[in-house]
Amino acid sequence: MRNRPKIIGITGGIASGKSAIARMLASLGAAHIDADEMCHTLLLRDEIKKNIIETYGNTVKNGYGGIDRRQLAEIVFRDKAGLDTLCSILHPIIIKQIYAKIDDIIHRGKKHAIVIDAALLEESGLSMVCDYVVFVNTGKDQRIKRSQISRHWSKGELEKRESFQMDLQEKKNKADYIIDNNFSVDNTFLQVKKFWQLYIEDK
Ligand SMILES: CC(C)(COP(=O)(O)OP(=O)(O)OC[C@H]1O[C@@H](n2cnc3c(N)ncnc32)[C@H](O)[C@@H]1O)[C@@H](O)C(=O)NCCC(=O)NCCS
Ligand SMILES: Nc1ncnc2c1ncn2[C@@H]1O[C@H](COP(=O)(O)OP(=O)(O)OP(=O)(O)O)[C@@H](O)[C@H]1O
Repeated sequence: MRNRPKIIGITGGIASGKSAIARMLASLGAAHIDADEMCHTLLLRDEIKKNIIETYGNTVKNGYGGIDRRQLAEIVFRDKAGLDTLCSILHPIIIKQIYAKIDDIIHRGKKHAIVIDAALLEESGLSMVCDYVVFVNTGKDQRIKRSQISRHWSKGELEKRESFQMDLQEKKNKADYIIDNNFSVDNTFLQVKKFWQLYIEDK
């Protein structure tokens, strides 16, 4: 194995296709770190569940004693203070886990690249460890349409959550590379392959 793996961070608007593109990079050989999935796993831990139920009340409990994410989202995306409290519970653990995963992948020495799929890549400072930050450019109407199909979200849900994230133009300005995901999955995959050839395979 050559040098340490290149770290690729994916940014973009909600439902822009960050996870889809991270999976494409994984299919080309990258190790995939999925922060949303890690957060969901964390919500299953007993001490985290207890903390969240004590903080937000029994309404965030589902019928099996776990966390009802839809209900929790309903509460925390009402105002910044409520969301900040949840982030203060989850983010320090997630960030630590992400760094541990990166170290582990590097030490195993088998991967040419690591892709970090984290909605809050810039906000959390994770972009600082990335060799390349890729911005996924997808129009708002397209994103709303896709989130309605896959998540049954209302137009308002996407806009509400996005209002708690860094401005999209600012994210775009900070990126090293832009992939346009307004068109077909095949079209996007060609762009992902081009990025891979330019920045990972040929390096
Ligand atoms: C509030 C929760 C329970 C809602 O769960 P749900 O299944 O509805 O959404 P999911 O986790 O799949 O997130 C979907 C999208 O919402 C947006 N979102 C989630 N958390 C945040 C946040 N803290 N700030 C802004 N946007 C967010 C992101 O774009 C994310 O990709 C969940 O999002 C959560 O625990 N959020 C806090 C942890 C976090 O910041 N996660 C994001 C990256 S680690
Ligand atoms: N080029 C495309 N054509 C059609 N549908 C797409 C395309 N790219 C992604 N999608 C679909 O759009 C939805 C959102 O994509 P994805 O989950 O990858 O976005 P995301 O940016 O990771 O979302 P989030 O910000 O919520 O984490 C998914 O259902 C996905 O299958």
